[in-house]
Amino acid sequence: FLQVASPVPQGPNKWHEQFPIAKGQRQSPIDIVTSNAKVDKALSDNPLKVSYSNNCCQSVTNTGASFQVVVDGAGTEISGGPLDSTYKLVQFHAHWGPLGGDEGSEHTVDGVTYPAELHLVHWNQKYKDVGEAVDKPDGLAVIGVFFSRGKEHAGFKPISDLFAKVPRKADKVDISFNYDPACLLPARRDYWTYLGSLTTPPLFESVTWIVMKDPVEVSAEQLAALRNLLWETPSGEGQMCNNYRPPQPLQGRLVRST
Ligand SMILES: COc1ccc(N2C[C@H](O)c3cc(S(N)(=O)=O)sc3S2(=O)=O)cc1
Ligand SMILES: [Zn+2]
Repeated sequence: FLQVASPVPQGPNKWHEQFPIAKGQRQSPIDIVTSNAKVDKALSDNPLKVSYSNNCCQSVTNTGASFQVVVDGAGTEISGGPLDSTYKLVQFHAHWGPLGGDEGSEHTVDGVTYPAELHLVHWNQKYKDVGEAVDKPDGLAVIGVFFSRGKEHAGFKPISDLFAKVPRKADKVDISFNYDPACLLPARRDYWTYLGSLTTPPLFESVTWIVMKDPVEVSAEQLAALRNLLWETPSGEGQMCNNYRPPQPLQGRLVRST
């Protein structure tokens, strides 16, 4: 029988054909115009509380669109800040650009891009599981952390060293060591927050975004390690890169700031 190769995923500018919400009212990412962000004292009065445990990470998988560190929910909770309830970490992944380039982040700050952006995905505990939460307006909270190119990030190294072990889609390796994802957060916990969506299909408008203001430095080698992950390109298997969605219309949304 004719072997039908799995279709190469279509780029962001085609997603609206299958996911009309791509042209919705609260899509992500966005360009954060810092002069339009409104400082909200309530955010600092009730500080964002991040309490992760250091044995929550189970495995790293190549999803065919990014790496994904799967986390079991034990003791990995965030609350406070813009959140009205407790959310639990379910996975973290990233988006990045071409080798050596400065584009790659999904959110931009006054038009400035970073070489990569980490997403820590959490689901609202008022729902019974992430599947129920994933398409609800208050279902998810994602913490975005910008990666800048600089010195090696010791905390990211145990993870970036695993990418070479999961080159192909669905490859998976267990994480046998204790790992606390909080080490990936910048020291200064200031952030911007706004209501948005998943940045990949199905693009559900279910995300309270918390984008940390300060980037964390990772080395050029750690950024290059992201390209040990492979994916399908129109000309066959290639290095995974440019897996980021560009900024979407703000549609009048307010971005708040600590
Ligand atoms: C069946 O519907 C589903 C809905 C969502 C998902 N997920 C995978 C998505 O790729 C995705 C993208 C996220 S991002 N870039 O942080 O905005 S978060 C997230 S997910 O883990 O929720 C899976 C199935
Ligand atoms: Zn993401």
